[in-house]
Amino acid sequence: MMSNRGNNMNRPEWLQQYDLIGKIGEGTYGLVFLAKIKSNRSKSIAIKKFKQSKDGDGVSPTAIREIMLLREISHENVVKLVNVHINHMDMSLYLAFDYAEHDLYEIIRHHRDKVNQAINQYTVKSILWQLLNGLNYLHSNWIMHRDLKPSNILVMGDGEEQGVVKIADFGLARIYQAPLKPLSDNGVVVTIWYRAPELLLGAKHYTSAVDMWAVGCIFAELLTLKPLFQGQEVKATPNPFQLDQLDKIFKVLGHPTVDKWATLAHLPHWQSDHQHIQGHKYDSPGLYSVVHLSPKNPAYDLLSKMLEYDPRKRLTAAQALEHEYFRMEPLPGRNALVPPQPGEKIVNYPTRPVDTNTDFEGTASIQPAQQASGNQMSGGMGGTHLMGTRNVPRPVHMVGGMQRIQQQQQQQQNMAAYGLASQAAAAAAGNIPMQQRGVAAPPHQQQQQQQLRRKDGMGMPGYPQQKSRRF
Ligand SMILES: Nc1ncnc2c1ncn2[C@@H]1O[C@H](COP(=O)(O)OP(=O)(O)OP(=O)(O)O)[C@@H](O)[C@H]1O
Repeated sequence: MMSNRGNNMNRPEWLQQYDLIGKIGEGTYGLVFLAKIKSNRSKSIAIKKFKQSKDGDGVSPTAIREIMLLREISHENVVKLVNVHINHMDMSLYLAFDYAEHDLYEIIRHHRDKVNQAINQYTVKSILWQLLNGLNYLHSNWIMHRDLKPSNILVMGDGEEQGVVKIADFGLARIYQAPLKPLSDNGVVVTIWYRAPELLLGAKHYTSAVDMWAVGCIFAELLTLKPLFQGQEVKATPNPFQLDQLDKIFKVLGHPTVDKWATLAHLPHWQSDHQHIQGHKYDSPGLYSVVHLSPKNPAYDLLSKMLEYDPRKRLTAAQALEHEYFRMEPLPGRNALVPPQPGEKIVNYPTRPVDTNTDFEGTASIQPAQQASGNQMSGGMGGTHLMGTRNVPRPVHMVGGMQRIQQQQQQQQNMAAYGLASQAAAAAAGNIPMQQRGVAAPPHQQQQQQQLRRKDGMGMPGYPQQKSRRF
């Protein structure tokens, strides 16, 4: 174990609450580590360390406001940000999340490369339903993900939450942008395969529909075990025109037209690239032939509505949750990994490999940050200047006042439509600040909730109404 390496006295105080086990991954903006909480060894945490950008600019006030907003987010299908640590010496940032043993990238890879077998229908449907449920919550709270892809859709391993899907990395795009820029020299590829056509065509203003496009791509990948649109990325900064990615999309879905997508004509790359984008005419083989589904299949109907070119016509997460696909057998469930039908084969997915030789770089030389010291899991940052974010002006894509209240009312209606007993729905009713929504139910209520879940055989409240009991 790495926690005893180096001089513990030189370590920042906040780090001493964890046993650092090792590195589990590397993304565009930094490294991800597995750690255990010393006071509760059964609790695993994923600590994301953000590398410093080459300019050495630290965490901006904007980024900090964004992070504080993320700390208020609480939903079963969204990974919980349990703590935030800042090393005040160099303003490097560490975000501690609940740990999930699996992610869709590894699950898909396992089926494709190891067992050579499709993912069973129950698992695909349960993953998709929970993904949409988490996304509906985020969108209802004016948070766009903007970088949804299989590796940041997590699935919980053994334990009470086994098989529960959690969206990770939401909202981080804004933190990265200002001022933690992606590092061009860390060799990590930024995938463009899940990027919506309006973004690829240079839209400056875009909506949560970009996430629904990504969900469509992920749904198709769960069905076929192959990325739907595998374009070659053009590497240049900033925001190069990703022609090959559009080419891959048009080859499957056909050429978009102004008839079907009115605002297409205003998009920068549509206007500027006559030869390749407007000029080239694509024949569409039909999405159904690529995903091997009959056009009459409800799964196909749902998928094609998520992959609608015009973002205004694309299905929203709330609409998708209501789709017929989720009302047909097999019904989606809370434990996506274990089909409730007896006799169904259960796939044992491998646990994450942990590189126990990699420590937080430079951590040993970090001085304890006064404000950050003594952090508790519930207390968070400790830096007084970071608190009280409810009064902070909302970032551009987050609205305030009446619009927000209307949105919350809408959200409440949507959630009620699914019988969602989520904290968010309850909070929306009384316009309770999100921080309070995150407070877990008292133990006796939790017990009652668990009993209820066991009784209905399905798991969490909020899952589609059971027509037939599973057991
Ligand atoms: N809370 C978590 N629990 C367990 N593993 C996680 C957690 N969050 C992220 N990971 C894993 O760590 C790895 C790196 O994640 P990270 O989000 O940094 O990069 P990425 O999603 O692969 O790429 P990018 O940074 O470009 O989005 C991935 O395999 C991801 O599944």
